[in-house]
Amino acid sequence: MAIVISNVLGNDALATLRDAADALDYEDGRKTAGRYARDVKANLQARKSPELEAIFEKVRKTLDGHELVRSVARPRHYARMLLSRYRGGMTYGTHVDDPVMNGLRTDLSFTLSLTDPDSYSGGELVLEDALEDRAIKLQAGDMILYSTSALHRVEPVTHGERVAIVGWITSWVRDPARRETLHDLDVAARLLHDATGKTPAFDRVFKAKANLSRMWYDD
Ligand SMILES: O=C(O)CCC(=O)C(=O)O
Ligand SMILES: [Fe+2]
Repeated sequence: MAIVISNVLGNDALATLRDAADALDYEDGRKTAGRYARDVKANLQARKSPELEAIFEKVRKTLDGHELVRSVARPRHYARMLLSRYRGGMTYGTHVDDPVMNGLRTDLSFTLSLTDPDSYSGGELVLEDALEDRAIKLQAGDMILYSTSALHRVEPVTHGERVAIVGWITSWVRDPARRETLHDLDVAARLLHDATGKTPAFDRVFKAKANLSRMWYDD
């Protein structure tokens, strides 16, 4: 399941992160690419620094505090984050992300856009599957969460600049179907509670969700 979540960053947070991103040093993105992805990766990413860590810490806090992100992804660890820039024809051709990063399994990938889509041309994130390619161009502050199992690419940026924070999440629930079931039950429980309050029906749905979580969460 892929989902776009709007306004993960509000205007103030966005402006602060954008300024912080502009002040950083950048290096060749191939440094963190896997063996085969290296051949198709042509972008820049922020060099490690305490300032970059502070940005990532802010993002982690924001994601951990976001109810929909928590419900869809059930983050256990953030295996890696990168701050990437594309300009002047930069691109990231079709690839699959590494299944393990820093010793942690990667279940979900995300892109959190720091730039307005009108300010650059190209740069769509394209999710490829057997039936169709889906091209996504996010609003600044929006985020897409998608399965790390998917082939994907970033189209060349032909004008302007695309800046994004990309990251990989280890979920408490590794199986996407189980994750989706728990998310559906979160939504169902909330709708039921909003409609009729804490009824016996709500208690049963909430109990089922809690017990499935106990069964399915990794040890
Ligand atoms: O920038 C994006 O939207 C995705 C980048 C990507 O695929 C990667 O860094 O592995
Ligand atoms: Fe990727």
